[in-house]
Formats: sequence, C-alpha cells, structure tokens
Amino acid sequence: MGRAILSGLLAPGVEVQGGIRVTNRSAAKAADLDGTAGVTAFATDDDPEANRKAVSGAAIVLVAVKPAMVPDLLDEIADALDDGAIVVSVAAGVTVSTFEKHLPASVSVIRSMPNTPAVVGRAVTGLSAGTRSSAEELALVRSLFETVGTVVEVPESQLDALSTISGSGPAYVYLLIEALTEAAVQKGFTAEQAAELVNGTFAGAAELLVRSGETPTDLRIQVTSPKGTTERALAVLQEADLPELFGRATDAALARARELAAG
Ligand SMILES: NC(=O)C1=CN([C@@H]2O[C@H](COP(=O)(O)OP(=O)(O)OC[C@H]3O[C@@H](n4cnc5c(N)ncnc54)[C@H](OP(=O)(O)O)[C@@H]3O)[C@@H](O)[C@H]2O)C=CC1
Ligand SMILES: O=C(O)[C@@H]1CCC=N1
Repeated sequence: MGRAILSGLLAPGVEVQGGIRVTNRSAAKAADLDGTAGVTAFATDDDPEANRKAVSGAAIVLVAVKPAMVPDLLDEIADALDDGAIVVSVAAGVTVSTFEKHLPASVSVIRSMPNTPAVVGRAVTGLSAGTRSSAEELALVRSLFETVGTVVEVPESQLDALSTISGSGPAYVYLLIEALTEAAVQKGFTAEQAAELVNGTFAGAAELLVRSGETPTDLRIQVTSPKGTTERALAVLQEADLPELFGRATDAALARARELAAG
C-alpha cells in the first residue's frame, strides 16, 4: 500500500517539497526504488537505523507496515521524529489512541484507509483526524491522498467500517470477476476470451456508472429486459440474498479490525 501511495506522489505534476525517503526491510526492494527521481530508499536489513534516519527531519511520516508491527515501529522511531511532524497511518484497525500513546505529544497523528486503485490514481481514501491534529494538518494530508484519488473524511469511529467497504472492496470486486470468468470458461470460452469478456464488462459497467451519473439500480434495470435472459440470471443470484451476504462479510471484516486494534 505504501508503494501505491508513492506512485501517486511520483505522478507527473505532483510536487513534493524536500523529496521522499522510503524504508523497508529488504535491501533488494530498497535498491529497486532508490534512484527513482526524488526518492531515497533505505533498508533496515542494511542499516538498523534506517527508519530513524528516514523520519528525522521529515514533515510527514507515512506508516504502512502490517498492523501488528505498528507499536514496535513507533517505539523505534518515536524519539527520532521532529517536533511538529505529522504521522499518517494506513494500518487497518490500529487506533489513533495507540499511535498517540507510542509517540511524543509534539507529533500529530492522522489515520487513513486507502485502497489499491491508488496505483492508477483511483483510490478512495477514508481520513480521520487525531486528537492532536489541526485542520491545516488534515488538509495537508488530504492533499497527499488526493494525488492518488478521492478522499472521504470521517470520524475515527467510522474508519474501521469504511475499511470493510472501500479498503477491502477491491477484493470483493475481483472475487466477482473471478467467479464470472470461471462461468465463462465453463461455457467453452478460452481463458483469454473469458478475461476479455469479463474484465471488459466490469470496466465498462463501472465507467458507465461514473459517466452517466445514473444509479446502479437504474442501470441494472436498463440491462434487464422484461421476460428476458438477464431477468432469469438475476432471479438465481438474488436467491443468495446478496445484501445479507455482504452484511455478514463486512461484519466479519469489522470484527477482525477490532481484533487488530486490540493487538
Ligand atoms: N493491501 C491493501 O489493500 C491495504 C493495506 N492497508 C494497510 O497497509 C499496511 C501494509 O499492508 P500491505 O501493503 O498489504 O502489506 P505489505 O506486506 O505488502 O507491505 C508492508 C511493507 O512494510 C515493510 N516493512 C515491514 N516491516 C518494516 C520495518 N520494520 N521497517 C520498515 N519497513 C517495514 C515491508 O518491507 P519488506 O517487504 O522489505 O519486509 C513492506 O514493504 C497494513 O497496515 C494494512 O492494514 C490499508 C489499506 C489497503
Ligand atoms: O486486508 C487488510 O487487512 C487490508 C485493510 C483493507 C484492505 N486490506
């Protein structure tokens, strides 16, 4: 996810003052990024001080490690952060309160929940202020995420729920694509033809939704000729009670976010 956000910051027309420092553990990954215009990459495998060196002097620090690693990472960097630095989390479930507990009072914390379409500049990112962050800091971080898509500001109490919708959402969409592709192959299309039919249909349907400004319900009705073929297919799909199924799936994701918050 960190790399996806980095790709937005490196897009043409985006100016990042003072450059970007990136860290990860593996030296090979860091070497791959190092030298990209405006980016200096360090690996903790090469230099155990890499994270501390990277955050020292930084105005904004984006924390994009796995949720379980967050507390140790914060302890590692806490006293290397500049006063007034903004620490931005993308970690699922980990609360502002956990961040604030592990960081000095002079540091402001903002929580986010982006999604992977950031790579193509089409992320939807949820953003929540911390107790120490100002409106100006929130606006600055908002502008960072706007380099990779759109931003929705919500109270932190809603961020885990948002994660179950838009954070995980791309995975739900790909699962549907995989299932329809399998049906196409079963009907005799080659894997290549099935991918062209299904991927093209999802991309086209999403584009039509965005460009027409019509509701998904109206667009579905336009496809569903009375007494036609789609009507029969939808009757089968609706036997599964999709709203109930998605309700249970997102409840499960929410429960997991709460487990991650507990550490
Ligand atoms: N994947 C997604 O769609 C989304 C993920 N998130 C959040 O993003 C975070 C990362 O998830 P994801 O990108 O999927 O996970 P990845 O495992 O792909 O990325 C984690 C990154 O953290 C690096 N890393 C691990 N430990 C350290 C360390 N001690 N110091 C520096 N770098 C370290 C890893 O480097 P290396 O590989 O070299 O070990 C790796 O580059 C999670 O908190 C997740 O909740 C949020 C929204 C969406
Ligand atoms: O699966 C996860 O935990 C992360 C958070 C949202 C999307 N991916």
